[in-house]
Amino acid sequence: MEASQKDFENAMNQVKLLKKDPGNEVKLKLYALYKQATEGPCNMPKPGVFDFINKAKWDAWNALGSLPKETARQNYVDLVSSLSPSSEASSQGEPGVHEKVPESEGIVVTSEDGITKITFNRPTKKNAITFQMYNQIIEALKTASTDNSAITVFTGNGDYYSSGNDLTNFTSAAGGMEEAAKTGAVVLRNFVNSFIDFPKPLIAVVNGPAVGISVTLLGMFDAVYASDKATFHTPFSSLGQTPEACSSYTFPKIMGPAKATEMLIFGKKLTAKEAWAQGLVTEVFPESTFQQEVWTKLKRYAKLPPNAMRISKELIRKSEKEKLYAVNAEECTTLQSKWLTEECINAIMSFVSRKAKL
Ligand SMILES: CCCCC/C=C/C(=O)SCCNC(=O)CCNC(=O)[C@H](O)C(C)(C)COP(=O)(O)OP(=O)(O)OC[C@H]1O[C@@H](n2cnc3c(N)ncnc32)[C@H](O)[C@@H]1OP(=O)(O)O
Repeated sequence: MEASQKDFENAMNQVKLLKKDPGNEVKLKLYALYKQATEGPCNMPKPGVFDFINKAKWDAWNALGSLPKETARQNYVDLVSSLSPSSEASSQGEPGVHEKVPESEGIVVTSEDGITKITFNRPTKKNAITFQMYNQIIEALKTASTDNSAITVFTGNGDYYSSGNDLTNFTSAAGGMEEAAKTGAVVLRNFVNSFIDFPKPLIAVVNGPAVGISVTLLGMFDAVYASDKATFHTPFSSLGQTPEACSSYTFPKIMGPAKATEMLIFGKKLTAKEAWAQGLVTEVFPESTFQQEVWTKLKRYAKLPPNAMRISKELIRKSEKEKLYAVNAEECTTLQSKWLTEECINAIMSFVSRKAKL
């Protein structure tokens, strides 16, 4: 039996109520079937090659050829019912310390026991960082620098710490690549400056794999605790990109230029133990006791006199500040031009179109 107009409308409403993002591939299929069901075969001019999102939509719709409207309507209804709430519920992840954190918020900030905790909270996207999240973090750090907490901690919800910059930040930006690269460079510069300026002890609780900027930023942290299932990967060259977050300066200083080269230029992925041996990680814990051991330790540290901690941090970091601002500015200018190169655009496109993974 064919789907009625009413079934089709119900399915459209159901899509809006989905709790879990069904992913880009499914969303493109839904878009194409919707357009075919309502307008028939693709009737739009083909978008330009840099208009990534509209080009992907056009390709998906055009691929349906002359599929009849009624069949497209039925296929749309079938696809939506396969995404029903019962199948969603079963894939919400394991219960655990993070289970109450709502997925819809990219960043969650809590304050308890003298600790401000900033959690990357997009577990279904491996905590990839969107433009919005960069700005939320800048605000969270501003607030944390003057709140009652003694220390500030970053961690990730789910199996990843963070997969780094959300690679769709550029493909989904309005106004074309040049505009997006300009915006990206400004966001990045402000974001990294807010770490350079942060006055209290800043700690990373690296609960799982870390990629890209979530790794390079660790050079700005005062202590880094990692689960033994964490890995540290900066695949900048294969993305046609260059290092950021002052890592072109902090990494050679932390681990020596030869080891920094292996990570930042050749993209060598480190285990937690290797990252510890190279001085990037303070201590590694077995996954089974990681959360308990780390939070017990941090609660103890957060009881130390906050002013003494703040002033000690200032003494340790003060002489570097001007250098770090300058390095940050240069890295951002370099990246702004790299983001417009063919090497980089091809790498991002092949991730977005699912042809390549790290
Ligand atoms: C404006 C400031 C810019 C600062 C400059 C920063 C640079 C960087 O951070 S460079 C590093 C960028 N990150 C990456 O290149 C990682 C890309 N991701 C991957 O290679 C893989 O997703 C993975 C190895 C991290 C995980 O692989 P797997 O376990 O197979 O999981 P999936 O690939 O299926 O991922 C699930 C889901 O999450 C989406 N996703 C993961 N990472 C990102 C990301 N960085 N950007 C955007 N989306 C990401 C992935 O697409 C999947 O989504 P759906 O297909 O919709 O389920």
